[in-house]
Amino acid sequence: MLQLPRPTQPTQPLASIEEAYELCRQITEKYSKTFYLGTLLMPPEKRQAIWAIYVWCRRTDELVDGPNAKLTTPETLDRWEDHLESVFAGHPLDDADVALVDTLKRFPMDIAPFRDMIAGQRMDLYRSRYETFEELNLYCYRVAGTVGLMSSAVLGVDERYRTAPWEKDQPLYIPTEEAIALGIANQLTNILRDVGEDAGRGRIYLPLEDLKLFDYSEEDLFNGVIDDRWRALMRFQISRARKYYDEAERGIRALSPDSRWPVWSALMLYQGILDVIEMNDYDVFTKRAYVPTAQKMLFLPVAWLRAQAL
Ligand SMILES: CC(C)=CCC/C(C)=C/CC/C(C)=C/CC/C(C)=C/[C@@H]1[C@@H](COP(=O)(O)OP(=O)(O)O)[C@]1(C)CC/C=C(\C)CC/C=C(\C)CCC=C(C)C
Ligand SMILES: Nc1ncnc2c1ncn2[C@@H]1O[C@H](COP(=O)(O)OP(=O)(O)OP(=O)(O)O)[C@@H](O)[C@H]1O
Ligand SMILES: [Mn+2]
Repeated sequence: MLQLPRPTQPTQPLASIEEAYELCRQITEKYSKTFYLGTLLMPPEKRQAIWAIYVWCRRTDELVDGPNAKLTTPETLDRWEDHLESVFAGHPLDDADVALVDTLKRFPMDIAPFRDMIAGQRMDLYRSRYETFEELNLYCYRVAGTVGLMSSAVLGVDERYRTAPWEKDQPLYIPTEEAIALGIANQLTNILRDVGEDAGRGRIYLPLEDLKLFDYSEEDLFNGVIDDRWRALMRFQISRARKYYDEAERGIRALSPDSRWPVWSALMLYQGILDVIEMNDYDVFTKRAYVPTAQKMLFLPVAWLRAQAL
């Protein structure tokens, strides 16, 4: 399913809308236990829409990160952008598109975050280092902050939540920055979890200015050196990621009531990866930090309580 795009007319009859959503469900379940669990806590229409968005994001990511990534060129991404235009014009080119076309009808969305994500994947084609956090932040917005923007259209806002709650004629509060912040927090977490894996591909996402600040060299990183310099550097990165989670948390109360539990859950589960990295004494070279399934389940009632109370 995660093949290169075909920006032509479909040659075979496409799946029905139900079949297309079932395909998206299966792909989401297979690729992400965390987000899939979050979607199971949503009402059916929102859940299906998030699966459709997930699959588009996953396909985009696979072009530069998947098994066939070596075949991907800037032209491949140009064609994927044409494919996107076709979907936004209401013309699905393959089975997964059928679900996204339906989702866009139910939850109208701006194409900009989709284009921005492709721009983020383009960065992966020509960059393997980030000098400053500002540069990394732009990358994180493009590949992950955009997911927050896409999802927001589906999650919806609380009709009663206004910029000044005591003023009835105040505009509704739309937590755009907080949605982007959750995407960035997730991406920073992902980067910390995958330091070793990325180093194996010659990639460093940690800002080089931070490496210098802690007197830790690229060579140290490629050798997987874990010492006090590394621990201090990782503590710094983790605390930065947590600030983005804090910002995101403040936006959840403005979401539709039926979206708060799934988002709190996804947030807590993904943030949990940072705690595991700490428990692993910052060894992200030989261990993969993940939240065990039993612990994931324990997070759910806590997330539910937060969704009611906050
Ligand atoms: C429950 C819910 C609403 C989930 C949204 C699910 C969704 C549509 C996810 C798309 C994820 C995806 C495939 C993105 C492509 C780029 C990429 C890979 C980004 C990284 C995701 C990590 O996935 P994983 O650990 O499986 O990575 P590996 O490839 O296995 O290494 C990211 C870290 C980014 C994910 C970003 C989000 C899910 C955005 C979250 C923000 C919101 C849901 C907005 C909430 C609103 C407020 C107001 C807080
Ligand atoms: N709950 C788990 N139990 C055992 N191994 C796990 C678990 N979660 C992740 N892993 C390990 O990590 C690999 C997948 O990593 P990843 O973190 O992408 O998991 P995931 O289930 O997709 O969750 P996420 O939604 O956080 O990405 C698995 O192949 C496995 O080795
Ligand atoms: Mn995953």
